[in-house]
Amino acid sequence: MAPPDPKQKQSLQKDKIRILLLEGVHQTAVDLLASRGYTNVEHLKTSLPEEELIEKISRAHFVGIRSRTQLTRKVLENAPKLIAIGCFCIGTNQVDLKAATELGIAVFNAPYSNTRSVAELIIAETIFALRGIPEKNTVCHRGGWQKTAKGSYEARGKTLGIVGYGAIGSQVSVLAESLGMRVIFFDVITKLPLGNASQVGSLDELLEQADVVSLHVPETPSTRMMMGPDQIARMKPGAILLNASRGTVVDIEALAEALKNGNLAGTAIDVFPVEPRGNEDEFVSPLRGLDNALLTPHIGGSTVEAQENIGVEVSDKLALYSDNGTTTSSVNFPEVALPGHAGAHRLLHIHQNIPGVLSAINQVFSENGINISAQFLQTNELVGYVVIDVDAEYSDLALEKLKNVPGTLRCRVLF
Ligand SMILES: NC(=O)C1=CN([C@@H]2O[C@H](COP(=O)(O)OP(=O)(O)OC[C@H]3O[C@@H](n4cnc5c(N)ncnc54)[C@H](O)[C@@H]3O)[C@@H](O)[C@H]2O)C=CC1
Ligand SMILES: O=C(O)C(=O)COP(=O)(O)O
Repeated sequence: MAPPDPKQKQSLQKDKIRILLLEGVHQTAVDLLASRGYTNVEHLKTSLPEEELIEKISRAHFVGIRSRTQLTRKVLENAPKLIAIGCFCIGTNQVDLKAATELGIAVFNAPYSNTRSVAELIIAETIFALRGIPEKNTVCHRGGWQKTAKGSYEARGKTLGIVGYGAIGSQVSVLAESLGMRVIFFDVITKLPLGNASQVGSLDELLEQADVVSLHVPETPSTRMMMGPDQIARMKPGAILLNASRGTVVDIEALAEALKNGNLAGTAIDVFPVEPRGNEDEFVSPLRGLDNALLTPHIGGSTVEAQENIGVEVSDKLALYSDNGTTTSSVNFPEVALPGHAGAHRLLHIHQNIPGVLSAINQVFSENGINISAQFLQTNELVGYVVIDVDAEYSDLALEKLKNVPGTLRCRVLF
């Protein structure tokens, strides 16, 4: 499918700007958008099957999703009006970022708002798994009584191995140390250890030492199936595996096998290779029915505090980008923090980062005698983003000319 037609006029009244929010994004997002004049919001509770998603996104100027909605190249190529995507979560692996960038669509997320929620859940799961609580709880529900100290351990003095020492992993580290755990971590980047934690040189080294292994890496080609049968077999006998990162990081069949044959004592899994689209759909997993597996429905970041904050944070980024073109903290766009543009019309030009585009843009202004009152430019590997403030009387002419600059992806005017 062809890239979007840059000739299409994209400057719109706020009530004409269509915003599609999926997956039960918190009401704070709707409220914030309304307070900024954006009232044309469709707010749905679940993700959508691809066909329905394409139908709705084809009319949307902004879309808000969480971790479930897959914004593939095919979907994005069917979104000619789309200006930006808000991921109301941390992970952006569900978006084809390259496609979004090549199509001139900015992507934003909430990199920190739910990190504490995940870290707290991991600490609770560590204690529960070390005490065999998932199994004991199930036995009680069946009318049994498993009062025994066998296989039940304190967290104090045990070794926690954290894979991925980022925003979440490092918070888990601090909380675990306050319980008296020894913390080791593995990361592809050399990280400053917090407290008494220490970085190890390889995943294998971590797996051989840790009583509890907790995964906090993003979904990337390098983390896909990083816990396969060999890595699971390398864990200490009776160790525990926790995963609240992404379902593709662990070979779930190999994990189920290790739990059945007793190589691992327990697990707590929050994320799965395939997750239901909404609360009405059935959850299917080889881990179902295993008493030593604590299963949660991808709720690591689902606390009232986190969701309220994420709703505000991401919708604020979308509104700011729509209002004045600011792209601060965008995950795929050159970052430009822009001042207001009172009195001037602001042209936003997103183009392929190829030689000659900038001089062609500047030519538009020099050849037509249009005075530039402010100009901002930032580029990344794929795209360039130029913002130009001009006198109101010239913006229509400049917009028309800019749309014809070869390499243009999107161009709009704000006033
Ligand atoms: N279960 C849930 O509800 C939630 C899950 N998440 C998941 O947790 C992930 C981590 O979140 P943050 O800590 O905020 O991310 P982050 O980006 O702050 O940290 C990730 C760390 O993993 C490291 N890393 C990347 N590739 C690696 C590899 N191959 N081996 C070892 N280390 C590697 C990075 O260098 C970085 O230090 C997110 O990407 C998301 O997928 C995040 C929030 C909620
Ligand atoms: O923040 C993340 O990356 C998460 O995994 C949380 O996803 P969710 O918003 O709960 O679908």
